[in-house]
Amino acid sequence: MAQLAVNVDHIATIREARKINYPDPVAAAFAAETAGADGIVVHLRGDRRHIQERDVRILRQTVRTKLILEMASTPEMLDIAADIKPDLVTLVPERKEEISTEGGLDIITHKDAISRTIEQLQSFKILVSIFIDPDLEQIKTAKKLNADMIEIHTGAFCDAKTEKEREEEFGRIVEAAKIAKELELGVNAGHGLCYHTIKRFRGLNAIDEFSIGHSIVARSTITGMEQAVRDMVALVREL
Ligand SMILES: CC(=O)[C@@H](O)[C@H](O)COP(=O)(O)O
Ligand SMILES: NCC(=O)COP(=O)(O)O
Repeated sequence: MAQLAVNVDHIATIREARKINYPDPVAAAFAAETAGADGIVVHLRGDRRHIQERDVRILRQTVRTKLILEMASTPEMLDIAADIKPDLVTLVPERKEEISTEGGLDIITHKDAISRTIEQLQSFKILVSIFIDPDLEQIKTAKKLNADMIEIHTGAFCDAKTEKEREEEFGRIVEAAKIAKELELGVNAGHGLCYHTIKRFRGLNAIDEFSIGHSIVARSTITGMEQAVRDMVALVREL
């Protein structure tokens, strides 16, 4: 049965809009777990546009399921991960100018640096996932670099403008998940998924966990966080 990890970044986006102390992503994470979330995701960005180090430190104490830290492969983030020890680190690309994550991490180009980061994280007993495009060479490289799992970037599928394009992108995700499973990698998926696009994954049991944030936080502004997460949990459990 597929699992759901809830990303609470954009609760922090609302807070940082006024640089005050509410809404608190820690409270949102509690509500998400109460509603059945299987994990909590936070992306601690170098520019601290939303999640702050304080959030990650408190979440380490309060999260009852599993704490997933998304981070760029930098010395600063490595030190923070080594100190806080999330259950899982997902290595993601980061550009200061980006509105949100734009693509998967290119681990073929950066394989030496990424390999060192993976080794160091695993030496701290932290599981490592790599956020990559549904690209077979990237997936094979993730296996070669000894990653524990991958997270397939679902952005191109979610942003597709035509049915044809959407089905092509979905086909890439299915193929990528199949290959990753054959390579005995854990297979997660995320970015841009919403209450409509998640339904397309019905019957595809190669994905272990979906990481979803923005669409849940958006719905929570109308229904409340617990209900928004319950609604997404119900859809993910039906897949
Ligand atoms: C890696 C990914 O797709 C998302 O977790 C995203 O990074 C969330 O953070 P932003 O919305 O700040 O990009
Ligand atoms: N890695 C994807 C994630 O954590 C949430 O992405 P989004 O649903 O906020 O686009």
